[in-house]
Amino acid sequence: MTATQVVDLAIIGSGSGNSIPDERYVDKTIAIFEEGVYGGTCLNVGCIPTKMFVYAAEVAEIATQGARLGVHAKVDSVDWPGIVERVFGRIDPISEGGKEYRVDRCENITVYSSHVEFDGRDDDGLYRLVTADGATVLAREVVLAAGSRAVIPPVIADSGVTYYTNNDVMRLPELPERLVIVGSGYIAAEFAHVFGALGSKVSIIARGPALLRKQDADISNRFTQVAKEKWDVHLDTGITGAEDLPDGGVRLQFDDGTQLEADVLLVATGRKPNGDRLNLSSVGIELDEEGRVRCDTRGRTAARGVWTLGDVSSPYQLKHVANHEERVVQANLLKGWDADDLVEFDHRFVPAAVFTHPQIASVGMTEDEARDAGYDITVKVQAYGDVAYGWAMEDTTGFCKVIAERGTGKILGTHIIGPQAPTVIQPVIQAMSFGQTALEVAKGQYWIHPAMPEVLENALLGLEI
Ligand SMILES: Cc1cc2nc3c(=O)[nH]c(=O)nc-3n(C[C@H](O)[C@H](O)[C@H](O)COP(=O)(O)OP(=O)(O)OC[C@H]3O[C@@H](n4cnc5c(N)ncnc54)[C@H](O)[C@@H]3O)c2cc1C
Ligand SMILES: NC(=O)c1ccc[n+]([C@@H]2O[C@H](COP(=O)([O-])OP(=O)(O)OC[C@H]3O[C@@H](n4cnc5c(N)ncnc54)[C@H](O)[C@@H]3O)[C@@H](O)[C@H]2O)c1
Repeated sequence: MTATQVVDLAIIGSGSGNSIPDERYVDKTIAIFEEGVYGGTCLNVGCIPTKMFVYAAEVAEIATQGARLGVHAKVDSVDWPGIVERVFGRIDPISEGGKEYRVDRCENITVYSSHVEFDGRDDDGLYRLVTADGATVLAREVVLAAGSRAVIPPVIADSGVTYYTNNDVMRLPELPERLVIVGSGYIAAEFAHVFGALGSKVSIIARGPALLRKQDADISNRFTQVAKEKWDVHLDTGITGAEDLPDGGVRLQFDDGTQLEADVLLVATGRKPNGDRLNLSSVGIELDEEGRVRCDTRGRTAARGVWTLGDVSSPYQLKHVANHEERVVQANLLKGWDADDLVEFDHRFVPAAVFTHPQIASVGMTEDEARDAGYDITVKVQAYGDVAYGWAMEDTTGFCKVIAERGTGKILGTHIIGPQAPTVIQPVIQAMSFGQTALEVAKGQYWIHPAMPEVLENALLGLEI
């Protein structure tokens, strides 16, 4: 397509951005730009496929733990290609269907399957967007929903070694015997669980003294302890070199002089917002120190008519946050740039979960953050093993930690490691969002006995407010 199209709205990125045009937008002409697979990270290479693998891993993990309950079971074999086929046999058609719907059934929408960048504004003030395959689109308003991409440390990128990221590791043709993961955050923890439980020997290379270091220190320490019992964990380890081996596989060299060989190398060292690939300076938009597009609480950038949402600008690289920001921008676009009732992003109590084993969930401040913020705090750590469902599971590692303000009972943070943590934590997210105190939540409702959330109930009751 070479002719210049003029549109009311251009959306860069088909992840959360694709949800903007609903029935209220049928009268607007819209261009959606997507350089990769339609539907973005969460659907294709993020939350959804990873959790489908995690569930299979969970089944395998639980089978191997049955003995302590008197159920002797083992995993006979893992059909990795079958799992890959099941996951992507489900996901790929959703992506294709989503694109087909926009291309074939939305008359007001044109999809450009190409990289796009800004090229300033024309004489009428319209934003000029130029695609890598030569199309030009002039847009009255633009939404940046361009997401983020994996960061590859130079020592690996420059070495020429063969490596994988979340983009391709889930499509490996076979389960690697030995997997080495560089990084010790969310993605490392989730894939260590997936590959470890399904049968790979997993090594994790962490540059710091613990895994998941952004978590509350007690959670990070407990997870590191559990991880060391089942995976080959290298802490405080820097990588000084990396190379492919002649007969397949890779070798990493470390700063203590040791080295490690593996069949597959997975890099999981953080994600960088894609705002640096949009030529934003041509329209006067700046990135902050972290590389995110700067915006106000309504999703407006410095360029009038250019809005932003999700990983490209958000302080949270999480799908539920990207979805929330999408709904805010979607509403604000309809109200108009200068409307005095624009909706604001709500980043007050953003929860997150790590779907590893044991599962981890958190909301609010860590204990250290609460202390640093000057709160007079009370903290209760309640072990899963001390409530009825935890007894049933013979759980020995899980706990729920609640941090509240002494005197008021205001809940400042909650951090859980253990079975179903992302589900168990939900009442606290609700309580914090609606301003309920620890005792109101604990005592103002029934807690089903003997269900898992009793671990949270007991943690709340145990606070010395
Ligand atoms: C392995 C993994 C697991 C995850 N698991 C979870 C989870 O369990 N829970 C959770 O909450 N979050 C999870 N996340 C994070 C979540 O996926 C992201 O926060 C979310 O998908 C971001 O959505 P977005 O719409 O901002 O960007 P994206 O979905 O990334 O969409 C951006 C799109 O823009 C396109 N694009 C970028 N630049 C251009 C350009 N110049 N021209 C054209 N197209 C462009 C990209 O190709 C991409 O498709 C996970 C992430 C990863 C990597
Ligand atoms: N369940 C979920 O919600 C989920 C799952 C996966 C990813 N995500 C999102 O995606 C983001 C990216 O995930 P991630 O695990 O890549 O990032 P992360 O920020 O969670 O962890 C990055 C890790 O890489 C390490 N690291 C950074 N630079 C390094 C270097 N040069 N050498 C060695 N180690 C280095 C860090 O110390 C850290 O351990 C997450 O922050 C999260 O927001 C969410």
